[in-house]
Amino acid sequence: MANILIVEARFYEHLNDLLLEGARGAIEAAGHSHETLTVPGALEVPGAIALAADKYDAFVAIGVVIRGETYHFEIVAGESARALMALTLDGLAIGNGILTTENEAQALTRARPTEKDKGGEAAKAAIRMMELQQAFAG
Ligand SMILES: Nc1c(NC[C@H](O)[C@H](O)[C@H](O)CO)[nH]c(=O)[nH]c1=O
Ligand SMILES: CC(=O)[C@@H](O)COP(=O)(O)O
Repeated sequence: MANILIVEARFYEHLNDLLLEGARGAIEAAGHSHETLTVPGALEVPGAIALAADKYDAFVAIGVVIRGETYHFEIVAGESARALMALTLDGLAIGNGILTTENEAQALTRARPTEKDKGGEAAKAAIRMMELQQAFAG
């Protein structure tokens, strides 16, 4: 059994709760344990994963970025994804469940476990990457 860290950016509480429900459900269905670490926004998620890198078997990044009026959306959406990918290429097993949407309706559809279940999808991706990491180790 693996211990998986979910790092959630608690920027939109109700949307995060749905993503977390999906992620936790998928991890539990696969027979693994999980803990959750909360950070303020998506930009803090990669740094938190980097700090915890040696303590967990895999990581699920959870959050929601909704486009506003300024270029900030591009920074938060792009830089969080870029940093998560950098950590992935460093060899960490990470599933990216940070939604980047035009509006709340798009985010709701993707967050709900009964619809697109992007939290569950990210958790399954993290578990698959962890399995690959183990398969290629040593
Ligand atoms: N606008 C969104 C943010 N912005 C906050 C940043 O992620 C960060 O916490 C701040 O710049 C301090 O470093 N975060 C989200 O998760 N979602 C957003 O829509
Ligand atoms: C991530 C964003 O774009 C948003 O939350 C910030 O909104 P704004 O660009 O209107 O400041």
